[in-house]
Amino acid sequence: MLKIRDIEIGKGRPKICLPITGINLDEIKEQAIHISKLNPDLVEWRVDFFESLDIIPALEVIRNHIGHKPLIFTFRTINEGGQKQITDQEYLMINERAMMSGLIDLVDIELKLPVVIRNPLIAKAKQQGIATIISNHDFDKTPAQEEMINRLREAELIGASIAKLAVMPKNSHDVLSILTVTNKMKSILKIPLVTMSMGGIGLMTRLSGELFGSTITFGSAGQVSAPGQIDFTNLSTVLDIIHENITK
Ligand SMILES: O=C1C[C@@](O)(C(=O)O)C[C@@H](O)[C@@H]1O
Repeated sequence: MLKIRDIEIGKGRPKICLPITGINLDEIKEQAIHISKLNPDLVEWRVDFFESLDIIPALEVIRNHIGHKPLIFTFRTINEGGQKQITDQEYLMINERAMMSGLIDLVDIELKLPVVIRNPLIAKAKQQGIATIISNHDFDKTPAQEEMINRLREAELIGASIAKLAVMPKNSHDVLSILTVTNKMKSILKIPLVTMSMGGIGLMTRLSGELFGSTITFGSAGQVSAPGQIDFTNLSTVLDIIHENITK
């Protein structure tokens, strides 16, 4: 279990995270207000949707509106399904700035980044007391189980607070495959796991985390940051139904 502010990740119902995907300060503010009314467990700012790299004013707007809620800072690179191409130096700079700002609680760092960028950022997050989500995304396929296991193990090995894997299914076997990996790794890894199979076919992986071991699920507050996310209210209702029955 990992406690971020008041949120216990890895205990009970999977925690719902809603992404902010605004392209400018006005949109970001509007979404932050809307999301804060919905009251999810966590908020993610997807920085790659933002038209600028001047991140501090946007972080201040978000923090002003979400109050005490845990905030994830995520610049998703174009290689892993993100919106915008930036240089390694820019990636390093904005992540360091965010970590020094005192405005974020977690940072998403991709496993497959060049090691010279990735490892110093992990070290910096540790130094600043910011939790790291080491993530990996495959928008084309669901890799072999052994490969998925290796990626999750590697995330833990290099210092992740949370290991995350998002993959794309082609059929129901692929969905079973990531659920099998999740179910196995939940008792092998010492850190919380977050996994999802994207798109419509993968939807059940976003709902069934309490049984199989995925501790955070991403929903939508009107706009999606990845295929397959469903509306916050429906997601919350399904998670509640599962939670109430699973503990009977
Ligand atoms: O990595 C993830 C998970 C995600 O890709 C999803 O499939 O819900 C959505 C992203 O915003 C987040 O950073």
